[in-house]
Amino acid sequence: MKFSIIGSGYVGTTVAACFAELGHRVVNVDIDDDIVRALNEGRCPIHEPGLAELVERHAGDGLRATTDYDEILDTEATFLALPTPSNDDGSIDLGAMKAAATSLGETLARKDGSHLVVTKSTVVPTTTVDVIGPRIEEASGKRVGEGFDIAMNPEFLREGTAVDDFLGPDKIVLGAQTERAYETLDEIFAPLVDRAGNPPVVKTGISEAEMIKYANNAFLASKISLANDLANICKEFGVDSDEVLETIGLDSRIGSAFLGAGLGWGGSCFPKDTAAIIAAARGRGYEPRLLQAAVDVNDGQPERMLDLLRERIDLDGTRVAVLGLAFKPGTDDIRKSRATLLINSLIDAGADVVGYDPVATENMRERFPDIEYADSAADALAGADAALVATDWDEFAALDDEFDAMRSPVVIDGRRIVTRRDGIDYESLV
Ligand SMILES: NC(=O)c1ccc[n+]([C@@H]2O[C@H](COP(=O)([O-])OP(=O)(O)OC[C@H]3O[C@@H](n4cnc5c(N)ncnc54)[C@H](O)[C@@H]3O)[C@@H](O)[C@H]2O)c1
Ligand SMILES: O=c1ccn([C@@H]2O[C@H](COP(=O)(O)OP(=O)(O)O[C@H]3O[C@H](CO)[C@@H](O)[C@H](O)[C@H]3O)[C@@H](O)[C@H]2O)c(=O)[nH]1
Repeated sequence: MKFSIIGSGYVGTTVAACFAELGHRVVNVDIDDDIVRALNEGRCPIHEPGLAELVERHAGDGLRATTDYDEILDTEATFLALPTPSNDDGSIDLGAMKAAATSLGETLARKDGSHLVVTKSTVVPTTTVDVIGPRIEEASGKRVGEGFDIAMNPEFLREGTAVDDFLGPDKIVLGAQTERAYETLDEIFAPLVDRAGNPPVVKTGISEAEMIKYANNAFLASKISLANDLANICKEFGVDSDEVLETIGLDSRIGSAFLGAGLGWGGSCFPKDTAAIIAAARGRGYEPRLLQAAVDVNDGQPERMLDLLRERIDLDGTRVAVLGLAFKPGTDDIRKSRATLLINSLIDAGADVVGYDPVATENMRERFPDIEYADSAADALAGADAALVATDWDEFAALDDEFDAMRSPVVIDGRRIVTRRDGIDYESLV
């Protein structure tokens, strides 16, 4: 089938390239000329393992990109994969979604025959029905359920493993309100269901699909925060939190995934999505106390790490190496990374910061142009008074003699990745 995707970032590009791989013809619509040019030249605009190969293979054939909304006219369906960032109060900012819905509506006004509009972005419950549908109705002069249908298909891929996650999903969630919409979605997803070995396909309502995405992320973020809360208690008693968490993970009702304790969760999704659903719940008069506590525990972890450092050294004028700048290993994305919080506090305290990351240095340099950046962990450690390990890159586990070059070998490990050795003043955050 030929369909379009508005927004060609992490999600839009991954989904488009994967659907092209599955045999569909996909048109990516984006307002960013550079992204469109890159895709049409077969270059991948983002760093994501396996994606560049797919983009190169399908560009100009199954995968096309454009800034022209008119190219949507000869497609049967359109996914909205636009950013849904936070407003200052944490609530969801639907600006890009609304702008795209209006542009799409103006385009659909000129289309003969029906069209399916699928929200792929993470949006709070009722957004597709109450905001997206009416905007398209207004701009197109057509009615939902008549001239076009609406649907919601949340995305669960993770950055760093986006292609594998998309092509091998645990579940596919299809929210719709007409048979016609479900039929089109079935046709789009059939090759994926086939390739992925028939994962559960959950057919549900549109607002349920929207809420499933938040519930999924809220549960995972809270699971990590509970692991951190328990690990903090373990530390007070001198108990090994790894042993405790690994063992409770053996209970099949708990499971071992997302019990990794340490500095907590960052990235472009968990922080903004927990904030958005908390704000939305408050807007309806419900106070989500457990979810707020998960956020509070997460916010407290970087400060606990800095307290451990302050117990050992005076930060003013001290050279501190921050190892790991990305929000997690395997990506160059620094959005809401724990390292950004640490660096902010270190700068405020008068420390000289030297950062190192295998791939995220250039992104961090844009955020903090005035700190120093090293080309290797060894260079960052040389002459440092202390080191903070913020991301669990594998290469940090192999560090050994490199610590000997530190001026004073204070190492606070936020991810339990560094191997303890003689000669360093090592402390794990949890
Ligand atoms: N990044 C992830 O891992 C992930 C995973 C699951 C769900 N999500 C959700 O998917 C959505 C998209 O996230 P993302 O990370 O891909 O965002 P992104 O910022 O990487 O990409 C968004 C793209 O939309 C384009 N855009 C903005 N306004 C536009 C308009 N009016 N018309 C056309 N294009 C426009 C931007 O130029 C950009 O290329 C968000 O709701 C996010 O919460 C993200
Ligand atoms: O045991 C763990 C696992 C993760 N993290 C941290 O949690 C954050 C998020 O990690 P991860 O979930 O792997 O990355 P994302 O790419 O942000 O993916 C999440 O957010 C996406 C956007 O909504 C969803 O699609 C995914 O399903 C969901 O896992 C990172 O800072 C990790 O360091 C931990 O601290 N401990």
